[in-house]
Amino acid sequence: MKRPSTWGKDFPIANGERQSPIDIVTSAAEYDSDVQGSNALSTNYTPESEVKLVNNGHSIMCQITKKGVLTGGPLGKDEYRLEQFHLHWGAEDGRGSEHTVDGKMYASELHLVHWNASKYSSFADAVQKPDGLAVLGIFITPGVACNQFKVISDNCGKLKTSGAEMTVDTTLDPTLLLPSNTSDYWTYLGSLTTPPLFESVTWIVFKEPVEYSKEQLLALRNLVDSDGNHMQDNYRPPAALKQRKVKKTFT
Ligand SMILES: NS(=O)(=O)c1cc(F)ccc1F
Ligand SMILES: [Zn+2]
Repeated sequence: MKRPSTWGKDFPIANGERQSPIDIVTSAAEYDSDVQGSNALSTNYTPESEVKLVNNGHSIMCQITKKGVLTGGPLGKDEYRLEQFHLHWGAEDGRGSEHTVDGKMYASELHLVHWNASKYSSFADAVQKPDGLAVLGIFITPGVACNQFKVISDNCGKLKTSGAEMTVDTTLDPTLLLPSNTSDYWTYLGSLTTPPLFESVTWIVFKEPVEYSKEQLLALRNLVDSDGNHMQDNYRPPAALKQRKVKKTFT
């Protein structure tokens, strides 16, 4: 987003100890063997029977109504329920992701947002708790079209104002938005990347990017908010790692 440098005034936590995104320095990430095997990360999503798209002023978001869950990996015994997914992207292919890998920025980053349904009663209750949220970060790179993303890229242009919503009568399986390899990821404790920047997110960032076509990326770049400003470049630059360690599940 355009004004991350001003966020510190209204949200002092912007300079906190566990802010996101970060630059993932691959050589410094520590291999963590106990997120393998029996407690490997696992998604159990139910396909949405209709797609609820929302222009929330700074991104395009799909509100989830089914009760899909994410478990395992760094999440211990808790079940995290899928709440929504949204994206961050740039005006051109060379920028747009929030996390970077050894300084490399991808064209876009998809976030699947989950809340800890084993411990809390709702997303709103969980959003401020240190173990409240888990977000899957998927890097997007230009290439072949992602068929499951077509329902969003074909319709997001109709959401011309902030707050605009629409329901598309088609099924969507969030599992098909994930990369084929969901075993290899980095994970660390961080925050929301937009205000209020709550430090409540266990981040899981997949190593393997997913491809979207040029047209699908252009559909995102053509999105405007109610002031007619493009939403593109709605990514926060990397925050300081401070005393954190990034874990990885692969050698
Ligand atoms: N970009 S994010 O996944 O950290 C995020 C998720 C939310 F639900 C709310 C605000 C956010 F910034
Ligand atoms: Zn996000």
